[in-house]
Amino acid sequence: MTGSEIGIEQEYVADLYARVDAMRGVAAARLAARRAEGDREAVAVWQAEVARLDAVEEGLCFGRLDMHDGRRVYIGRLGLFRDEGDEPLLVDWRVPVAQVFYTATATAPHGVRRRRRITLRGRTVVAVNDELLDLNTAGDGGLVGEAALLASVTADRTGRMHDVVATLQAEQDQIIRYETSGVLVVQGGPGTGKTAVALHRVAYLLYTRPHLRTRGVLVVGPSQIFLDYIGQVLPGLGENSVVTATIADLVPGVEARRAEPSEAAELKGRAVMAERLAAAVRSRVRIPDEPVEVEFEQQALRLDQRVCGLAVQKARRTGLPHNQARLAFQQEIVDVLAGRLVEDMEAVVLTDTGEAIDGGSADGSLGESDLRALAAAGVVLGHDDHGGPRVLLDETDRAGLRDSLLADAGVQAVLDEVWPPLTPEQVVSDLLGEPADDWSAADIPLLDEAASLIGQGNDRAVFGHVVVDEAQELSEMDWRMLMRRCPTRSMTIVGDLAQTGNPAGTSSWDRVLRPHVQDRWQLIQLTVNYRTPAEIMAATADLLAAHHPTTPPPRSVRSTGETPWRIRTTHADLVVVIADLAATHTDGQLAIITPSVHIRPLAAALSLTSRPDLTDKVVLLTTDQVKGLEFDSVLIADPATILSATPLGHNDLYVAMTRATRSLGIVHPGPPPAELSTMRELHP
Ligand SMILES: Nc1ncnc2c1ncn2[C@@H]1O[C@H](COP(=O)(O)OP(=O)(O)OP(=O)(O)O)[C@@H](O)[C@H]1O
Repeated sequence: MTGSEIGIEQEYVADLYARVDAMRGVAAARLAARRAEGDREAVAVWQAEVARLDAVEEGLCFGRLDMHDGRRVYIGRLGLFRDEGDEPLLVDWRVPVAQVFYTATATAPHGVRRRRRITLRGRTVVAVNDELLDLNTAGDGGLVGEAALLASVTADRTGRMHDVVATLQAEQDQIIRYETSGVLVVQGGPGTGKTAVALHRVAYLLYTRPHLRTRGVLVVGPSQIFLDYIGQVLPGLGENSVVTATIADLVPGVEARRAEPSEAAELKGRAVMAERLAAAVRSRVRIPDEPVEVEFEQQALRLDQRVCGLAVQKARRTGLPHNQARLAFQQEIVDVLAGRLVEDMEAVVLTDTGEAIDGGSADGSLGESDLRALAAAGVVLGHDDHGGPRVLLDETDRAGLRDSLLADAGVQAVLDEVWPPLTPEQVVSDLLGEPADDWSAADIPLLDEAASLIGQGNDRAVFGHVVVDEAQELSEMDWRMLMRRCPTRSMTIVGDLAQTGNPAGTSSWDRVLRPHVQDRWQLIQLTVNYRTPAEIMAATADLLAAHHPTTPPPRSVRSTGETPWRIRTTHADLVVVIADLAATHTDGQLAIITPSVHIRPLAAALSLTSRPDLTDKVVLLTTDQVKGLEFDSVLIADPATILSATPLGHNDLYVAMTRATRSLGIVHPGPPPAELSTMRELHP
């Protein structure tokens, strides 16, 4: 590319930055003014605008389309216009016009003559690369802008994912812009860009469906480490309003600290637990076997089973959750009790000072002297059936009576015996026979289910769109909880059924989704692996064939010429061998992936803390923690234990083996697992 082309683009790009700077100046001034006025709503708006403008600084403009009709369209991170006009200087990548930047090919050019990629370092144009679509042949493997793509996927990893808006591929772009109001499932092998696609789709949806900004978007990921890893992608795309959470974070105030044995986790994850919880809550309502005496203001009231049963039935018919229906039940009973008291009272009249006025007959009729006393006491009089005077308690009096009954500790105790108030913790702990203060991740959806049965947590946030990453890990109970957070069932779900590690996770999208959305879900597959070189994928072939014989491996976009290797050692030497390999490692960032039994000794040998920092040169992680992450190089310690640790250990090993962008080594104490035996063995 000629220097003059770079010069031309430099001039154009400088103009774009000048415009953004001017917009920043305006936004900062408005923000300061609104702050001074104390207008909090407007402050939030302008803060978001300042953040949006800051986010576009890096790589503001990354492409140009020269169309056959002579138009020239610059593509970038936001739309910019010339002063006083609507002629676009820069087109936001999310608008329809920009789509052809990602999808045009020589065989389907969509009016594009030339696609230019502009590479910036800071505000300086360092390269421009052109593709002439009318001269190109289609034999490019389907990749768009291959050079820029390869530069991006081979660059050193930093422990933080970055956006790939400049190099999105056509199959990814199709998913990002996919129009559906239901559930979109993206299934794809390791490194196919599922996370990247999901996050860019969020940015796209927020741009094209502005109502989602107020209704909220939730991104669910498998671990806090993963959420940290992806944490910069959406802000980099100018989106700061998205909520990210792990499944366990969805129940506020409860921390999942306890590790759960896989068999128990599997059982707790089954949908049948919802029925068991519902039955447990239902069974807490107990109609007494015989009439119960209730004492109120020194009067003995009788609560018989029939009255109780009718009140329970009526309360259940409200369809309200347990604790709310309990109030309906109480109201019913108190109405009956109050009715009886009224009957009694009409026979014995009280003054407002609480003294009984004598002389009232059993049918409530009164003598002359009583009437005078009552009038003095301010009691309202009506007439009985024969026209005689009679004491009537008006509605206020009756309501007061019902309130007094409800507030009475003795009455409450009797009512609570029948229909007790419940907490989710109590229900789950009673059902499981486990303590109510030490929860595991598998308990969280049970607590949430119990809360919804009881009627607690109705104030929990719900979202207009929910994205689930590593969605294969969610149990049936997790799905129930998530669906409660997304009443519209507008979702983007990405995952890989060959990577399921959670024994309660899924091996079928249909099985987990159908109960919630019937057939309102669509599946799109991703097939190209942008992360893992062909050599590493070849090393996983036996493992994949043994456990997922019908799953085709994704096709790697590149090969490195570097063959993965394995080293045999002993159990006693494992830590030392790994530590030596880590000490001599020079090829970028290294992740050591190990079963949790080796974490402590390895952390000690490598002088690492137990909480991994993904930006370290060497990172030590368990198979659980490594989901969704990637590194330049990966060293796996003790694959046999990974395979045997859980029923889905083979999937965990597959995940571990597919994390590297460059090199993979495996250290196995004793003979290698059969699935790895054909890997090249090193004899150091
Ligand atoms: N179009 C693209 N341009 C540049 N890099 C890309 C592109 N698509 C994906 N990548 C990169 O490939 C890597 C793998 O992507 P990502 O993590 O989204 O894959 P994944 O399918 O979620 O993987 P896994 O299931 O193994 O966790 C990331 O570094 C991502 O940035």
